[in-house]
This record gives sequence, structure tokens and C-alpha cells, in this order.
Amino acid sequence: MGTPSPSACMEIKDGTHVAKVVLMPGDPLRAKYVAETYLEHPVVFNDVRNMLGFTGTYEGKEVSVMGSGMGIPSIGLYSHELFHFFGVEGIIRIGSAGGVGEKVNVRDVVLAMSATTNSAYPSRYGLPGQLAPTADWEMLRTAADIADEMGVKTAVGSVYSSDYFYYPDPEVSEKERKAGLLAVEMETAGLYTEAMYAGKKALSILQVSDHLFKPDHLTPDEIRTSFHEMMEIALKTAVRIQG
Ligand SMILES: O=P(O)(O)O[C@H]1O[C@H](CO)[C@@H](O)[C@H]1O
Ligand SMILES: O=c1cc[nH]c(=O)[nH]1
Repeated sequence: MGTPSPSACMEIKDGTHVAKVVLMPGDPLRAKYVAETYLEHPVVFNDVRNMLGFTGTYEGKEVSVMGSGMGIPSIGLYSHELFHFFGVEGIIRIGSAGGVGEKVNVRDVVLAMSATTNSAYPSRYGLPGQLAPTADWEMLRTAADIADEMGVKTAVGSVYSSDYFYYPDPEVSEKERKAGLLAVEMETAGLYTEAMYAGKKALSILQVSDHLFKPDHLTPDEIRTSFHEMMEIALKTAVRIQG
């Protein structure tokens, strides 16, 4: 028996805990890969629904990494519980994304400054007008600095968080392009909304796995195991913002 969350979608195993900063890929096996590749002494803190979560150390600081699942309802639930019930102060999403912008190419790293969405999730908080789900500035600036230090070029700007992978309206991609959005994915707006209302920090670091207007695309294995720039920028950001 561990400590269950109110939704019963997580249970913190006895003798384990969640670090103050959590990296969240959609795929729990990407979480396992990050833990086994980069963390020292990783310990599993959650395996309910196979949504694997690990805590270990990186460059001497504690960091956790846990899958979020796909889509805003899933990351909304997990980020809410991590922020409100398990003492987490910051979440860095490490996700794959489809490139939209002409200057964005497969394997490029995108730092999501803000996330437009077709999801009702942010509006359900009831603010008149539309909330603009936005990254935490300190995390964003830190990640951009670290990318520069690593010599990794990043595209910093707005992304689209869609409830649809297979969008029923084929013209939407063109509208995203015209709006100057860099990439499309399925979680960032939900994560940023949860962080803003919790008064906590969040950032999405994305690496482009395919492109809506270009033919290149990566395999699931390449997405899981080759996005090292995204993973290392996220880990170093997690360490640096903890001081
Ligand atoms: O690679 P992850 O983090 O899962 O992110 C992207 O991949 C999934 C779709 O293939 C969606 O979750 C999307 O946001
Ligand atoms: O949501 C996503 C993720 C990766 N690639 C896409 O085209 N969409």
C-alpha cells in the first residue's frame, strides 16, 4: 500500500516520493528511457495504469520523470494531482510535436511560449474571454539559455494543443500556419492552465517528429530514444531552477 491520489490514477509507493520538478513525456516508456539513461539511482514511485513515474538525481539534484498520457484530459488530471496533492512546484513537458512553420524541421526543438487550443479545458475555469495558456517565464528563459549553452538552436513561440490528432477539418493546418504557430501537439494548453491556476511553473519543450507540410517523419522508437536535445535541456532546466 502506498499513498493513493483522489482519482486513484496514481499511488505513491511506500518509501518513495515525487521530486519538486517533474519531466512529463506523453509516453511512459519515454519516461522509463529518460530515467534509465540520465538519472542516477532511479526509483519507481508510481506504476498505476503503467503510467510509470521515477525519481532519481541528475547533476546532484532530485528530478522526477513520469508519463502524462495523451491529450489534455490526461495531462490535466496528472498535473493537477502532482501540483495540488504531491508538492510538485514545476512540470516540464517533453513531447513530440508536428511541425507547422516553414522554418521548423523534423528534429528541431521548440520551446512553447504559449499554447492556443480547441479544447474547452482552459475556458471551464470561467474567465471571461479566452485564457492565454502561457509558459512560466523563469523556466522558459532558463531553458533558452541552456539550449544556447549547449549549441542547440531552438524555435521559441506559440504552439497549438489540439484535442484531435486526426482533425476533421483539413483546412485547420493552413490556419495554424497562417497564425504563425510553430508546431501542433495535444497537451501543452492543459498543462499551462493547471500551472497558472495552481500558481506553479510549467514549460513544454517539444522536439519535432513529423511535419504537417513536409514529408519527413520519425518512427516510435526514434521518438522514444533519440530526442536527446529535448531531454537534456529539460533535465538541466529542472536542475537550474532549483538553484
Ligand atoms: O510524444 P507525446 O509527448 O505523447 O506528444 C505527442 O504525441 C502524441 C500523439 O502522437 C500526443 O500526445 C502529442 O502531444
Ligand atoms: O500531436 C501531434 C504530435 C506529433 N505530430 C503531430 O502531427 N501531432
